[in-house]
Amino acid sequence: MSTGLPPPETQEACSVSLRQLMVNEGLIPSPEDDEKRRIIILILQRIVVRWVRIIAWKRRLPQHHIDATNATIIPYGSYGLGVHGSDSDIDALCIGPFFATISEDFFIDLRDLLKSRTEVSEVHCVKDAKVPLIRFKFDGILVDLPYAQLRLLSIPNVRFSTTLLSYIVQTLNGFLTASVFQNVDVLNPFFLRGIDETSWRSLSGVRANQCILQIVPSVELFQSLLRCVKLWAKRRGVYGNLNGFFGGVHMAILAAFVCGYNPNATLSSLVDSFFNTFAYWQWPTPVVLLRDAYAATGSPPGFMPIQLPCGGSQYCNSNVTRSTYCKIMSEFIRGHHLMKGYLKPSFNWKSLFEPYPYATTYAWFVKIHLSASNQEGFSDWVGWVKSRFRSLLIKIEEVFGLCDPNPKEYLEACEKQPNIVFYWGLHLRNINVSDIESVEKDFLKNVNRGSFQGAVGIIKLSVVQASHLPKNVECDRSNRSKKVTRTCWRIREDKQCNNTRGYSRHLPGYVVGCEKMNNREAGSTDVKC
Ligand SMILES: Nc1ncnc2c1ncn2[C@@H]1O[C@H](COP(=O)(O)OP(=O)(O)OP(=O)(O)O)[C@@H](O)[C@H]1O
Ligand SMILES: [Mg+2]
Ligand SMILES: [Mg+2]
Repeated sequence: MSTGLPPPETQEACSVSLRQLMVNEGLIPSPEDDEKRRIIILILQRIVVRWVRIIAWKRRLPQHHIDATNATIIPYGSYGLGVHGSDSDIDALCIGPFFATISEDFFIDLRDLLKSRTEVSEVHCVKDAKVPLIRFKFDGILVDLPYAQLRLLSIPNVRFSTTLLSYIVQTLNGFLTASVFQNVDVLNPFFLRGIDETSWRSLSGVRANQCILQIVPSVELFQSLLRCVKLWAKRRGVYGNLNGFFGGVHMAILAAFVCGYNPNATLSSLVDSFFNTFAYWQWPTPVVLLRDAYAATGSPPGFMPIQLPCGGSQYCNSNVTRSTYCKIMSEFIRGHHLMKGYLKPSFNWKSLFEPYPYATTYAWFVKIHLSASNQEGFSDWVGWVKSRFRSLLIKIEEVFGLCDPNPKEYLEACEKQPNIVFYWGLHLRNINVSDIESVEKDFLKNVNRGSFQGAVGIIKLSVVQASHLPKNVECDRSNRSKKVTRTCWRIREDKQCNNTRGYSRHLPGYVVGCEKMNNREAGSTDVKC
């Protein structure tokens, strides 16, 4: 009797060709790259141990406490999940003892220690973010280093595991209970009692990773699925939290959700399930990995709420707006339609990952031109401006209707001064070009309102036709200034291009409010918004 399911060998063959595509696209980092990252973590581990011993000495702790004290580094983010690409940053949480404070010891002493290393460059303290961190480049790889302070004296090395084999909690100033534990998890709630709010938030990324890896039936399949859907999101222009799309953490939770419900699936059927699940998802019903945690939460925030699986009732920060909701949904539905034919011999995975055709989709674009007289501090300022993109997007929606904030950044190569240009697609065919003036005024007001303290550049908004789009959508290295910005997501399309990722210096704010959308017609690739 037929089960209605395709034979497993067909699924397998399909998965093999998808894996081949992943290799061809360079999604799997080379062993050299992996080794480099491993060594960076080990060196960081040594640096933070040295740092806390210096601090203990400065605080005049007894010698045996100085000898016993410790700090550790736990990788998280895409690197912690084992899904990083060669252009990914390293997200690494520094966990330190009770006497090493974030304001003074972490942001001053540890920063100076990092700065003194020859491998380290471009050190920035991001203090005003929800998860404050030190951001720097180590041997050319970007590192995000937040800090969590536990009420412990000694936090042994955990390297690539969050499970500790042993560690020591010692009595000090009557603050802690003397005991020796075996096989303890540093994320055990017992040890997290009494920690401050910032440390708790900083730990949430590590806890989320730990939870995801425990939930998924096969870590390998989860990793492959996540790599695939991240490539899809980047190619289709729906990756990047600052522009109102999904970030790595959102994609990881969606992928883990699909894996959890399909324990015996192959990679190709997981991709199919991914699109099938989210093309029909009744947002704003939240995506929740841990049911118990969901039961405890209030009404979920935003258009596409995704709960962080880290205990409590935290949601991922999201900048999704009405426009980006529509774009993401239409891409889910497109993916779902394409995947209907994935077992046919004519199916080619490349169609799923086809770059989004901005120039032929939209007649008009808002051009956002950012420039400064010199490179010094330019990337920081661009990061600041980008952290305000959500407000710009909402204003554009008000004035011009739906907008597609293409996360790609372009370069005006003929200009001498450092610059970055964005082209955001407008849905309207007939527009009043001069309406952009009120949008620009509003945006400038918003950007100037904040607490940015560095050198500011120039923002110019205009509306241009598709024919004005740069022919070569990616950066031309020969024309680029040497110091590239670290302020945005750069989507790799041109293999000739050096894959430099940029980031915002400031984490975006939460979505304010929640607007219910019309139910979409799943049979159509157009979303009615
Ligand atoms: N919007 C957010 N809401 C909640 N946590 C976030 C958010 N953005 C980032 N984080 C936390 O920081 C970690 C690292 O984020 P990052 O932006 O580097 O993405 P990533 O998942 O590592 O993907 P990528 O490979 O693109 O770097 C995430 O895994 C998550 O724990
Ligand atoms: Mg990362
Ligand atoms: Mg990061």
